[in-house]
Amino acid sequence: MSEGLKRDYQLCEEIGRGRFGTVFRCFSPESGEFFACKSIDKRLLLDSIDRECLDKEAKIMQLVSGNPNVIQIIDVYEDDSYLHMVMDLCDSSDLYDRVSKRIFSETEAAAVMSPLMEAIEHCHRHGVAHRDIKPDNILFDGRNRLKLSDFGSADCFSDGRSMRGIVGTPYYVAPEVISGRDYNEKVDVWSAGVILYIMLAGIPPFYGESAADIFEAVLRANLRFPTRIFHSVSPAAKDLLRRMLCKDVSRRFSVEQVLRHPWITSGAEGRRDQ
Ligand SMILES: Nc1ncnc2c1ncn2[C@@H]1O[C@H](COP(=O)(O)OP(=O)(O)OP(=O)(O)O)[C@@H](O)[C@H]1O
Repeated sequence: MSEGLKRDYQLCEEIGRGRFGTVFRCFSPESGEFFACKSIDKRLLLDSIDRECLDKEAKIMQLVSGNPNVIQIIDVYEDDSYLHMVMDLCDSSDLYDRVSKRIFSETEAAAVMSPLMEAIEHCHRHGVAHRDIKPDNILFDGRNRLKLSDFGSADCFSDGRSMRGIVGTPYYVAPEVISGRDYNEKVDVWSAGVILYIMLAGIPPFYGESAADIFEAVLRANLRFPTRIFHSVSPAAKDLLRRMLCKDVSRRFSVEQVLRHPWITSGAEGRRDQ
């Protein structure tokens, strides 16, 4: 364990594992607060690309810090074997667990979408596209406050620079990413639209048995609202979904337009809340 980390924090139990690292709960005697410490074993980094990705993740997290709905990086420590990133502790169930259990009312879905879109707007304002918006990366802290996390696939797009490269997760990835064209930050709006659909319907909008089938369905982008599921969903929610899951990027809403949509500004008040 790095000397600096040992000096500043007490490491507690393991709370998760990823490809390169282990996440521990840790305690800061100075602030009296608990945090999460992601410790990356540098021996597991296979090549310089892995190393660059990791450096980029830490830099981008620092760039987008300062928003209550984006996970904050508090400290970074590095020694020969490990990179440790101390960040906000999110010890409530994540959105993946929550959407796996049940369908959300519109008010509940809006209570997730507002802070999520605020977090994405903050990133876009700082020239950062997350590029892997999905329920597993939407965490909640002990006070149930949403925190957008995992900037491992994020990239910078400022100065009008577009992005390339296939990143993301099949159900959530935008069609222009799959088709291999240059793309912009609106890929995050698409992915957030997929999340909104799943929260309201309990199923993804573009479905397939294999990754290849899912990609084909996403490329077709044939958005449907089956009556059996959507009969009680408001026209405003469907309108927002159409504008977020729009294949034509120039017509797809920006994050600012999503935040101004009546379904978001009204908090989906009075809709399917039985
Ligand atoms: N800030 C946090 N607070 C609480 N738990 C966390 C936090 N960050 C991550 N975790 C937990 O640790 C697990 C591993 O996280 P990590 O970011 O290392 O990997 P991952 O994103 O799940 O996967 P990979 O990076 O390998 O694609 C997560 O699944 C989550 O359960």
